[in-house]
Amino acid sequence: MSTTPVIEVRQLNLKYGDFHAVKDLSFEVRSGELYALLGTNGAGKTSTLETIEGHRQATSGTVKVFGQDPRERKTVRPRMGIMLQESGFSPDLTVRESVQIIGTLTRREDNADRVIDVVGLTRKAGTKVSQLSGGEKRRLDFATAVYGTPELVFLDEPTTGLDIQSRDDLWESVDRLREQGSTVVLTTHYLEEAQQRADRIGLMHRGTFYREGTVHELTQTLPAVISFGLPVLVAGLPVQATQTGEGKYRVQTQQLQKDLHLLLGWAHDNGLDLLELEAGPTRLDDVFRSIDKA
Ligand SMILES: Nc1ncnc2c1ncn2[C@@H]1O[C@H](COP(=O)(O)OP(=O)(O)OP(=O)(O)O)[C@@H](O)[C@H]1O
Repeated sequence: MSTTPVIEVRQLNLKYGDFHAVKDLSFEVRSGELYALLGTNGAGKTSTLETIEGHRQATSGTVKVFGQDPRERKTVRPRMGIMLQESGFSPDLTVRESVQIIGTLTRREDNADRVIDVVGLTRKAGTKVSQLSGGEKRRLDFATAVYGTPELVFLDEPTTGLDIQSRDDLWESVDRLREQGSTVVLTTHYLEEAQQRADRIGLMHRGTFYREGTVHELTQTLPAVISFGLPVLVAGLPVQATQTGEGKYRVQTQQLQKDLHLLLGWAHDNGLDLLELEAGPTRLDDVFRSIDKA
């Protein structure tokens, strides 16, 4: 694995007139990583990605992709596969014609039918784009990332509008790209997908990072939660809990296993059923929710 980062962003600033959309943002994406750029609405993710993709000029700071300026389109562009939220394929073209155009535009080598097979559109290869369902269009968008197995793949909300089976298929294809060495940059509002798949996460808020790190690094700062209900009013809970409703309790803890063990032992000793018991570590959702309180 190369030690030169695939993406290097240093002190990036982006301004729209007087509005400062991205402020002194610095991060890097290493070869082979799946890096998720997440954030609140208007945080600056799209602006940042557009700069990395070579579509937007930085107001100040530097952005390098494969050690080069991403606006060097001839050398950098063929090495990147970009799955946008809307690829804008012509509605009159068939799936196969659209995929062939990806090859022409990106100047990457591949076989259109192979790509159509990977994205699960073989039965629709001769169908016009205008006649595809929303999910099928999304699969066609994904072809832009798959074609020619690019070294760097951008996936912008890749699973929006896909049913669960299609999501699993897409992630399986992403896994295959990664096995072949592709580096992946992901944006998504499905936080559980980022939680499961990202090696590292940059969580943006108001133009800068609120947090950056592995899922573990992001979530370990917040307590885990145990919630349960009790059928009768009982005194002497073995752990500190807050009441969230009639007979409902919530425990916030930095020692999930220990407190859960105490609680289960106590319930057993007292012959009590803990209703709707849920226990789990902090999730990325909780880190997001903590942003507004920061
Ligand atoms: N062309 C533009 N002119 C003026 N302001 C803009 C322009 N494009 C984006 N902005 C502003 O810059 C900020 C960052 O926008 P950006 O689209 O990068 O955010 P985002 O993180 O992708 O948001 P979302 O999750 O809502 O899509 C927003 O406040 C947005 O209103």
